[in-house]
Amino acid sequence: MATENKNLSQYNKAELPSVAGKKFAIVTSEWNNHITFNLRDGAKDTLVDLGASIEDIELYQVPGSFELVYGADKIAKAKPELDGIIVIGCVIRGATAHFDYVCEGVTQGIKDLNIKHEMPIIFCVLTDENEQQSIDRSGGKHGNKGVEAGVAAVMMADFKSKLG
Ligand SMILES: Nc1c(NC[C@H](O)[C@H](O)[C@H](O)CO)[nH]c(=O)[nH]c1=O
Ligand SMILES: CC(=O)[C@@H](O)COP(=O)(O)O
Repeated sequence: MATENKNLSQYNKAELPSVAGKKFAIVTSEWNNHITFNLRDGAKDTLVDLGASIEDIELYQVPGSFELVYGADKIAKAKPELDGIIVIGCVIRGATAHFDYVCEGVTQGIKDLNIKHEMPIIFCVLTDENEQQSIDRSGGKHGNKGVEAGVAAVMMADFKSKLG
């Protein structure tokens, strides 16, 4: 279902597992940080709302979305006890093909890390045609994809705990 047809910030707390005692990291790109910091806060607040302690949520920053792959890989290696990592970025199309290569690189890179590591790595990277689309999806009229990422992290941490 397209985002325009669904608000991304609505979840039913009673239908989701608690993540009390579970540990997460959020790594956020500083490019477009007027967008990415809203996404980060949405994800963090959702994890806390669903039972995580703020002390169990580690925050990291990298320059751009392309560096999310390196950052998440380093965190996963250094912190194998984590129950999940959320990567947050906002890529907005410019005048050249660079958008396509950044989006492809970070998408494939994060996919590869999910195969490489034991913990789920949640993809919260906006790939938008213009800034308004990003604004609409980071606390605007279409909700906050950071909240969606927080819910996904909770569900995947529960999935992981059931399989060991
Ligand atoms: N144009 C955007 C970028 N570009 C920077 C790259 O992500 C990367 O930091 C650079 O190529 C150096 O390796 N990054 C974003 O996150 N969003 C953009 O719109
Ligand atoms: C996604 C990008 O790297 C892009 O914003 C850069 O802009 P441009 O393609 O005009 O150089």
